[in-house]
Amino acid sequence: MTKIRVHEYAKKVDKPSKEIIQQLSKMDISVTNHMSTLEDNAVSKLDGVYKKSSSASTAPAPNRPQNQGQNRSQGQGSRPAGQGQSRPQGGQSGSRPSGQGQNRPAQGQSRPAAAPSQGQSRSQGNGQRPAAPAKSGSNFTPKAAKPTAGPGQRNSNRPGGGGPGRGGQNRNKKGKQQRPVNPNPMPPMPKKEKELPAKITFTESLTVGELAKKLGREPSEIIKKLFMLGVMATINQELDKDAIELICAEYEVEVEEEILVDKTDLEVYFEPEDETLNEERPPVVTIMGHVDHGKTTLLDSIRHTKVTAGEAGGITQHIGAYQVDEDGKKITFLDTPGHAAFTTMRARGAKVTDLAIIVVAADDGVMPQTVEAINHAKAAEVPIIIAVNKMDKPSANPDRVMQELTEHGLVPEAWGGDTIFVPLSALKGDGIDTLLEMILLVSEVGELKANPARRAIGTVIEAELDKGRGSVATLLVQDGTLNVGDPIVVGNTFGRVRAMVSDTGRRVKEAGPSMPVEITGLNDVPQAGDRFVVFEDEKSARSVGESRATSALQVQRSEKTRVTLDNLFDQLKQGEMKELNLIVKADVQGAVEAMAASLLKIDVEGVNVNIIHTGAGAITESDISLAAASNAIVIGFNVRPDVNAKRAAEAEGVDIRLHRIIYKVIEEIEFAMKGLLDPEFEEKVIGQAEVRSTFKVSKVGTIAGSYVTEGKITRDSGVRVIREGIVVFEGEMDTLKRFKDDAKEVAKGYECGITVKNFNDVKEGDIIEAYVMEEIERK
Ligand SMILES: Nc1nc2c(ncn2[C@@H]2O[C@H](COP(=O)(O)OP(=O)(O)OP(=O)(O)O)[C@@H](O)[C@H]2O)c(=O)[nH]1
Repeated sequence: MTKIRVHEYAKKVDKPSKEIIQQLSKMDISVTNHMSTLEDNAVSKLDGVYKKSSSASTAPAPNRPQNQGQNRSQGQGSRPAGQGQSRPQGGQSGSRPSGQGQNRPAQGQSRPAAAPSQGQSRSQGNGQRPAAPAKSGSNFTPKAAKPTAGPGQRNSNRPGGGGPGRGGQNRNKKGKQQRPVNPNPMPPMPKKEKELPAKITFTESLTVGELAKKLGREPSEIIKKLFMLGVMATINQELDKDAIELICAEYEVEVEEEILVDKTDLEVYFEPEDETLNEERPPVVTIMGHVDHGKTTLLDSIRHTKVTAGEAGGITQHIGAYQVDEDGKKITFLDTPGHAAFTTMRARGAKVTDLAIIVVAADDGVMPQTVEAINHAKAAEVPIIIAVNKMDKPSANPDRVMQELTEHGLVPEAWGGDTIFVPLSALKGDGIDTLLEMILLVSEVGELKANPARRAIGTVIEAELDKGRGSVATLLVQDGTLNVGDPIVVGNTFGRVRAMVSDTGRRVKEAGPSMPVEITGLNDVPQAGDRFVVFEDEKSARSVGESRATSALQVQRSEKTRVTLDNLFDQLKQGEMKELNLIVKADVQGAVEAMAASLLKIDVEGVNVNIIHTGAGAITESDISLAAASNAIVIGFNVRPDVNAKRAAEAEGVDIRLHRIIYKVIEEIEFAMKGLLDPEFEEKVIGQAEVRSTFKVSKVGTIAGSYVTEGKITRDSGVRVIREGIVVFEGEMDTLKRFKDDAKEVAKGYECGITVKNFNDVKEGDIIEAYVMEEIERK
């Protein structure tokens, strides 16, 4: 019944999670990371790939011994023609790391020049050369040319041989199988000039010269061998893995590719290790919900009823997260205001929350931020529990809450769905126990595990610079155990854990999985959502930390790979995207719905429009962080981003498209999807002024006495009047004055009088936004 996760599956088939994820994406099955659970059909599709190859890898083994060495050469030329057709398709992978087997160029004696593209066929040996080209769209793309000739030619100059007719085919197999199975497989080569190495290693590629040196052979000899394989190469030509393997197989030298692991990539350390050592760990819970629905009260209530009262120090500290005990089991609550942390962390690729509790006040029902919270939780793929709060109020109407949430796909168990609803009163403390029980129940299903014995890894919950203590960071240990004195890299900074303080304000020496602790000892302040990894010694921590800091500086503000309408088509073309995520904001709910419906109707082959969030009102920072986390484009219809949202969008590289005409929105998105976006002009907002007072002057109209708050306002700019985030008018500037004089432009920090053509309804508090149309170059 429990679903298998990507990394569990990877473990099962003894492959890296990364490979499984890549395989899934080839199959159009999207998963977020190695922790994602796999649906049954995904598992069976994967089984189709991996089970087959693993069974095939064992099959040919028995043939090997008698084919080794003595049977080589010769035979290829005389291989019975019939053998070619029946090569079993699964056999290619053998025990090699996946992907390699398929890339092998075919070596059949009658192989046409196009052989390399026929992938798969190398491996397997046994001469069962496929009659038809392999289907798998081979990846064999050597940097140099490809071997084209068959083994017949290749081996004609080899000594020994004389094996049975099919012997020649076995060569291939040998080349492949020797490596993993037998570390020292070489029979003596009769015509040896120099002792060949037992094994050579390489990273990525080698030139002919380098390979010759490694093998202790003259480059000319290698070039000759390549020539016999149909590859014309020069001494400096780079050989790819397959070509290197072929040559090494010729010499019967084992070859191994050393995969360089980027030590500075902290994600590498988050790959699951030996899972047999894993133990159950507490769930990490985030509470979200609409303003005033009782998040803080609920968090406080849980903390007060549950944090062991006898604990010395009591609740003295607030560190952004705390743990409670329920039934002898711990639960970790992230105590971050709103869901900001939730999204910023996710935007930075960190998944810390195992479960989201969405608080809905029973007397108020589902509100915009409730929906937002639901969408955030859904996008992060975490289970949701609904806490129906304020049940003590006479006006409480839990049925209404259930009804409204059903519309958002959260159907209570009582109504046949699978969402847990817990009625409670955060104020009175009623129902808190049930809520905690439910949390444990849901997390049991999630099988949350970690290995306390490994070096700690985790995520920064919050961090700040403290005057007395320096950099102070609250960390959530996600796996392993963090100890005082551990050398640690946190985001782009590093240090040694000097002191650790628990959520109850006590000094602790160690922190196990799911435990939040505040640490000091870092040499800089990391950011919320940064990953941390403990290293074996301070030297490695320092070198990784320093090189991360350096590369972060370089990357800073350089190219962003977020989707924008401008690069959408390119990304689609490159197959990086199959879904276009959109967030739709409009001035009124009706417009939101109309727009969402029209956007969903856009039909461009191969791309799905996926609306992850909609809402009425101005574009907020939270919209931007959701967009950043989900690589979405934000569409604003008759609304504007507020100042924070604008800043966030700039920082995160989120594309916001603002429109006033529905069909323009649709057209723009559709054109972008088709790569037809007409680019010549783009609107550029040059400044904003706030209307501080208004004067009515006959014949002139309403003059808006304004103060330029951002950029500048120019006489020839287009203007937009914005009232509470909503565009109430768009048109042209009529006059722009500084005192009594006409002004060409008025800069930030100055007052001015503005009249807008054909619009006299300017009110105090309105924002006048000035923009110009600028020609832009499309990439
Ligand atoms: N009657 C009643 N009032 C509650 C309950 N829970 C919270 N409140 C009240 O609702 C108000 C808002 O509660 P908060 O906990 O501050 O709500 P919040 O969701 O954290 O609000 P923000 O921090 O502004 O987002 C407070 O006045 C609480 O006393 C409850 O169970 N019953």
